[in-house]
Amino acid sequence: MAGHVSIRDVSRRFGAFTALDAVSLDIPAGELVALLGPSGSGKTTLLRIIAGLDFPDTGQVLINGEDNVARHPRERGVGFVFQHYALFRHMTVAGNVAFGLQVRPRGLRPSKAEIKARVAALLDLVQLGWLADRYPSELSGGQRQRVALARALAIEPRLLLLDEPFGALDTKVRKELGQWLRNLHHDQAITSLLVTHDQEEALELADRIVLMSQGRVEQIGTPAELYTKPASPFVLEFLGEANRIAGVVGEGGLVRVAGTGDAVAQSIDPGHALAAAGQAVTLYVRPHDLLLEARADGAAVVRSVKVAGAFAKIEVVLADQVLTALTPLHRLPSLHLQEGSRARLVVAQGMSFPTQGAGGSLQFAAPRSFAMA
Ligand SMILES: Nc1ncnc2c1ncn2[C@@H]1O[C@H](COP(=O)(O)OP(=O)(O)OP(=O)(O)O)[C@@H](O)[C@H]1O
Repeated sequence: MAGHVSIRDVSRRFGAFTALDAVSLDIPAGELVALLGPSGSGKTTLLRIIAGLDFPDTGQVLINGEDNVARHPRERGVGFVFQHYALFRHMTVAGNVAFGLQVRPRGLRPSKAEIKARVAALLDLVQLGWLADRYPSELSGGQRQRVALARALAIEPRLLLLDEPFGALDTKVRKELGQWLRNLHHDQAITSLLVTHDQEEALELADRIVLMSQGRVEQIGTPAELYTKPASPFVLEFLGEANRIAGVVGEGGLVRVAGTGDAVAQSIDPGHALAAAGQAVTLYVRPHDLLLEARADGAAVVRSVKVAGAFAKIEVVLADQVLTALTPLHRLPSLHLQEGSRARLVVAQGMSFPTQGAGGSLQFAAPRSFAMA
């Protein structure tokens, strides 16, 4: 049975440093949830507390409604896969997978035949049956992590905790294993919590993302919710690149680029001006929402054009601000842009986070172009 996890007001201090600050969150049974955040934001500390490898100063860890803080890790029904949680080197692949079952107290331990059958089934699941008799040193990094996963699943955990399980692997293998974990999770009645600092991995794999910063939860939501309705500039900038364009609100709620007076955007919702006229605002615009047109009288100057895979990255300077635009590579020739070209910018969409008035983010009408100076 998959576990429903509820973290209530969990705090953890190391000396004077607060690693977790009254964290509360719910992980519905059967979901794959990514704990995402920059280095040092408290992800591993939270995972260790859920696992029972560390203890909160205050707060509760409920699994299926029962407080687990006083429980031994082995009694929690939790499986772990850590980046550096090495396999037992002196045991074969099959021996490693069988380990969690063999160390069970006699009354709870399956028979030898049952253990053998379960190990074979798990190795089939991770598609490594043909390597059962090898030792860890004879496996690739990706194969080792799949063995670690089979080992974690052997005890039939209700909760699977994964701490950067693919962090040490190259990008291609990492992506393959990520998709494979996603499918595996789908087929098993299990709740999974995946720690990662890779936003792409979280967006691709998770049902829900918990974004942490400095020991606190910044936002919880589906990948789409976090991407399209970020609660703060921190969330927006963590989930992909964004240009910041300094603007000043003019008459009728129209925002003008600071230093040029060129109109950029206005609020989609006419009832909610971004801020009072004359106030400074920061517009956040994703590189693919910043469109460029070569124009001799354009207010922006192209600083560099770089090809990165299927996209071209174009840096422009506008009123002392360096902005990045991203365009599909096949469109680059038709843009007629090179270093030194003048360009006009069109903002397809962007966001701002007003500090006054109605909270939350406001989307801007699209498209609003920069008028020529
Ligand atoms: N045992 C400890 N003693 C003192 N400080 C600690 C201890 N464990 C963690 N910390 C501190 O708590 C903070 C959170 O650490 P944690 O490992 O949870 O971060 P993280 O989000 O998992 O980071 P990373 O992505 O780098 O693994 C860090 O500043 C870390 O230095």
